[in-house]
Amino acid sequence: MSFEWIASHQSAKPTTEIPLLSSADIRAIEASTEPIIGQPGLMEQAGLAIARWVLAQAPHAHFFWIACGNGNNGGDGAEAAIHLHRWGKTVYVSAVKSPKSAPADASRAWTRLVAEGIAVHHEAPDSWDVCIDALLGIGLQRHPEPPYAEWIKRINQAAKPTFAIDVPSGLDADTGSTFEPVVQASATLSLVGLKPGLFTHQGRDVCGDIWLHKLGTESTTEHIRCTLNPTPKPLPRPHASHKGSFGDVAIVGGALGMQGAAVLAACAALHAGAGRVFLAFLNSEGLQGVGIPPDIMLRSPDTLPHQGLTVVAGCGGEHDIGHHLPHWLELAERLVIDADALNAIAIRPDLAQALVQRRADTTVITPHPLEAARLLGCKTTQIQANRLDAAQRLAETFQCTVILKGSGSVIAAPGRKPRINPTGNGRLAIGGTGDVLAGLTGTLLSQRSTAWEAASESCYIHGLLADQWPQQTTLTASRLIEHL
Ligand SMILES: NC(=O)C1=CN([C@@H]2O[C@H](COP(=O)(O)OP(=O)(O)OC[C@H]3O[C@@H](n4cnc5c(N)ncnc54)[C@H](O)[C@@H]3O)[C@@H](O)[C@H]2O)[C@@H](O)CC1
Ligand SMILES: [K+]
Repeated sequence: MSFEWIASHQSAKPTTEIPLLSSADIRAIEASTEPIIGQPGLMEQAGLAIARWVLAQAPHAHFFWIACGNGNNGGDGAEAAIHLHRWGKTVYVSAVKSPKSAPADASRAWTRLVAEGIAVHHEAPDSWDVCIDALLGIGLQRHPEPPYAEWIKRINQAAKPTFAIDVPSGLDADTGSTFEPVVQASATLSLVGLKPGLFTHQGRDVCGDIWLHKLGTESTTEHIRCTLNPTPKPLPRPHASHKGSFGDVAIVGGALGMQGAAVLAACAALHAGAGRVFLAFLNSEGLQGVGIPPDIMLRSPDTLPHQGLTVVAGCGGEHDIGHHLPHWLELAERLVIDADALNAIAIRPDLAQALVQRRADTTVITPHPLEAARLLGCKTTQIQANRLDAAQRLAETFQCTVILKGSGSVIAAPGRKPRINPTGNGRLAIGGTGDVLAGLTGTLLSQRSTAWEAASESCYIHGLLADQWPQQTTLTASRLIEHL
């Protein structure tokens, strides 16, 4: 039996490429796990794991409220209660309905619980030290109904340590969307496998620390929905190298009044270690006061070299970027497309077609959810409702590598299983950080063999900077660059 700590609200542990499993994947694994006669079944193992885990988190707690739903998530709670009771803790077990209406595995758990002499209540206790949330797991289908909703509100109002089994009740395990009200957990123990919804959209805000216990099961490749973006390996910088060895990156953007965005992207490219950085403003009026380091070479968009160039297009580009896009979509060896360049593609089929014609492993698009919605001709809420699907649809529709930004950025490319980035936090939700990501991605794209590697690495590093940011210091885009 082993527990694995995966992430907290503010940081994730360095990871190898950890698989994330959909609810359907989990059910397939459960179904293929042969019961061994005389050995505890998965739910019994889950109960013991949960009880040990909760006790390790709250060793001095005495009174445990175990709030159980009507399905197998509730069965897990019942199994955990048996162990805590045997270890001398006071357990107050609440069941939403009669245990008789539970599915088979959970029914057996309830029978064992009653045989232990543990009472089953149908209401919440007045107070408790610790709550175990066993209300709803991967079977969640809709907004929690009474009494689920009332109990979830009680749990959140009490603000006591709350440990969620599998997922916080109210969180969609596959998408990270929440059905309000949702349990605000101190920590979540994911069983069998980690689920995508824990890491993207609203997942990270409601899970607390994320732990995994596989219960002795193993996932195979066909079970994997996506993976956690792994910690990148540093690229060696050989002694015998020159500025041409580390890529030429050109930022094309900065329309009137928006030059700062292009400067941020150029500085990010520079600090990320590009061999040479060019900055081509779409409009260079009123540049006084915009600090441009002397390391950056200023060019007009028409005088940029072509050969070996990685172009980052869009940062602060407004409508003007649309005039330059046909050229770069056709000629840039490698291309990062951000912000206004994406908006131009969303409204011009000729540009969309030119994007499709490019090789997917030379091109990265970096939309936030609103830009993604414009590209796919839908609403932002539809993008957020299933970020994995949306990122995959963008990759397939435009035949390119995608970074769908937001909490738990999703990296997708045609024919690949997407990755969810585990680094980053709400401090990145300010103006300019997207330009930094675009510039950083440009440099990595100029140095790595594929757009997939560049996009994955870029997301990871960008998020890690925010995770390591000192609590008392304000994070700004320009300060972020200095830490690259
Ligand atoms: N069967 C097994 O062997 C195992 C099951 N496991 C547990 O089982 C869970 C999945 O169990 P289930 O498939 O029974 O699903 P859940 O226990 O998550 O929920 C299903 C029940 O909740 C009801 N429901 C769904 N949404 C609702 C809502 N919004 N308001 C009110 N009621 C709602 C459904 O009608 C159903 O009765 C996992 O999350 C995990 O905790 C794990 O212990 C691993 C082993
Ligand atoms: K739960």
